[in-house]
Amino acid sequence: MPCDVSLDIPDGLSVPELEGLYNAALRQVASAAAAEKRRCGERVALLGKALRAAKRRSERTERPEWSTYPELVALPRCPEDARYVQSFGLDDAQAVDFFQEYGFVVFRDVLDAQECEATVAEIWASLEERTPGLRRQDRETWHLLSSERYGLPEEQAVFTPQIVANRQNPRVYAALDAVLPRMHHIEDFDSPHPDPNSVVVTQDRWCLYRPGRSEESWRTAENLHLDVNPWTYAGLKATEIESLRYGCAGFGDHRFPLQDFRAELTAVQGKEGVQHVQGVLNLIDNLEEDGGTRLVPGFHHCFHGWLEALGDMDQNLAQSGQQDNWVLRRAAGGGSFKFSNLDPIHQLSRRVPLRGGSFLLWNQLLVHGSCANRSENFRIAQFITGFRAGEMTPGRSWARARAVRRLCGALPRQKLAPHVFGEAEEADEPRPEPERELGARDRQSWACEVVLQSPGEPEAVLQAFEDFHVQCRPLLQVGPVKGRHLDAAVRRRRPRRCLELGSFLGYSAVRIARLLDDGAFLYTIEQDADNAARTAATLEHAGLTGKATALCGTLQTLQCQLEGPFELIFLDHSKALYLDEIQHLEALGFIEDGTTVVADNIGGCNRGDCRRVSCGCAYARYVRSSGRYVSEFFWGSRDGIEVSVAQGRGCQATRSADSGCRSAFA
Ligand SMILES: C[S@@+](CC[C@H](N)C(=O)[O-])C[C@H]1O[C@@H](n2cnc3c(N)ncnc32)[C@H](O)[C@@H]1O
Repeated sequence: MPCDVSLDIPDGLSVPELEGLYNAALRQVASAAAAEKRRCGERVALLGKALRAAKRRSERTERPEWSTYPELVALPRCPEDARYVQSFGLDDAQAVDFFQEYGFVVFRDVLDAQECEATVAEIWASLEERTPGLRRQDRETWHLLSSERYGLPEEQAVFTPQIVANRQNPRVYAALDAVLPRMHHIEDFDSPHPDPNSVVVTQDRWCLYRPGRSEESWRTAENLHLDVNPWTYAGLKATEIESLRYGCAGFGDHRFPLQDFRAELTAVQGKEGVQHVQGVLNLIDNLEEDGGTRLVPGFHHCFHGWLEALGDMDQNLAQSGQQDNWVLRRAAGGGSFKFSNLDPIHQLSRRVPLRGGSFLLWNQLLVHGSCANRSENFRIAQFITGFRAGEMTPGRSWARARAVRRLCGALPRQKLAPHVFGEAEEADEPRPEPERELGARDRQSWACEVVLQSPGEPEAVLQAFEDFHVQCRPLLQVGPVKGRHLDAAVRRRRPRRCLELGSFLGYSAVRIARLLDDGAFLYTIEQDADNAARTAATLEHAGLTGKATALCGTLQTLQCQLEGPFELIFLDHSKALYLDEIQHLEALGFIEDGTTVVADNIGGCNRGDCRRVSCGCAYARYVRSSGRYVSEFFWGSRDGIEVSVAQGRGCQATRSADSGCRSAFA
């Protein structure tokens, strides 16, 4: 039968019509002649995209909270240059009125040209240091940067000289001082900061977006969110912000110092007369198309009505449909609230173009997020915000000041340092903990202890694993970058039966199981008995025992207990085994037409012509060229992930399985 290779997908097709075309196209890829395979594959991809969009459209229904959203407003522009949003001088009294009305304000000329340049140079220097081969002046090397993590560095806070100097800059201080209401009636003020109204600045990061006009893959993701748990902010849930101590109190303590600097932003609670703000110190001119901050002006006026319409936090804990918004709970009672890409609030958001050296501040109750860069310019900025010292209890403020002193090391302290960082006495320095040498096994136990202290829900468990990997010790898990491709494969296939080889501590098992429909399940197999037990504990903590079971052994020892075929299989145990294992899975009948096989750690040897088994290249060659799979490869940071969909009869066994026991289960 001749192949339908048209790449024109008609508009307006229904979900069942698109499903029919998609399945037919998948079948055609397997039977297509070599010359047509590529075009058939493109047709599959286009139909898949159209099908996902049609499904999203069919899921849309009206939500009560939509009626609480603010009116759409146009933002006042700068009279001298309408490409920028209106900005204010530091002593302009109208700035605060603007801030009250719109929920944000831009102060101009907060950093001078030299300070901006020095900060940008420092950011590039630290990127060059951590990215072998990267050169700021050489566009050909910019592909080495990643657009994951919104152009942010991996660590949760940065302490380099100019970044730290900006935190003590008198003009940064004045801008924060202008918008933060002053505190009154603080009795018995016991603090390393001189005054309850000292502005304490946050220790945060920077971001760099690459020019994305012609390089779509350089564009960062787009989103809208709130950096608070709305129920905690409104006092409906408790905050533990005053328990933060900004330091590893000891082995097994999950409080990493840098994580607490993040928690102090997201675990705030509204109080009479206190306003919480967030800020972006913009380092180079940032026009509409350059990407960066967008805000929903006026949302702070609607926050409480919106929250009431949302109902209880428990009904907003997970994103079960594409249209759902949801709260991600984080440490100390804090969290963030995520808006789905289908929420009409996106139409109310506005980009805030601003000049280099300007400081954008917004009320933390303003829904905000980021737009991708679609221009030929970079976007580079530092995140700084602040709060009044009188907000902290003595325990938190003394611990915080000590931690900041430790983290800033010998960097110069300027005149405002006592106000913005506090003046902890040397004698108060806690004695440094002796660094304990951790073997791989200790590291795994430690990671699990930490993860089991996170809120017991899948997203928080994943976050805890990721934080541990970045802030404490590296872990052998698929991670968030490649994990997103694994998620996409699960969402696309909607499998009923899944199998994973190589559970480690359960990170990827949680990733897969959290996306499974009711009645679907995952078997995750791990040869190491301790790791298998840890995976079981992780799954239990994440509330996923109804969807996933951890088994100890290997495919060969456990195949008699498994009932295939599987619709999704994740290979993440040993690259050298992948080729043998996929052929064994085929022989067992565990792979059928449409089974998605995902394999991690492919391509790390970086040799296009490699055929070796040991680095997974022989496996990659097999799924790409045997004709049994339609296969796609995605890069992570060091290596990549291969997603292969089995095609028609071609995927069935060419050799017979040696189990001898499977017939009892088939
Ligand atoms: C890279 S880690 C798995 C990471 C995990 N999938 C994640 O992303 O969180 C590899 C794991 O496979 C296990 N392993 C190695 N060979 C195996 C085999 N033949 N069968 C099952 N597990 C195996 C190792 O003990 C190790 O825990």
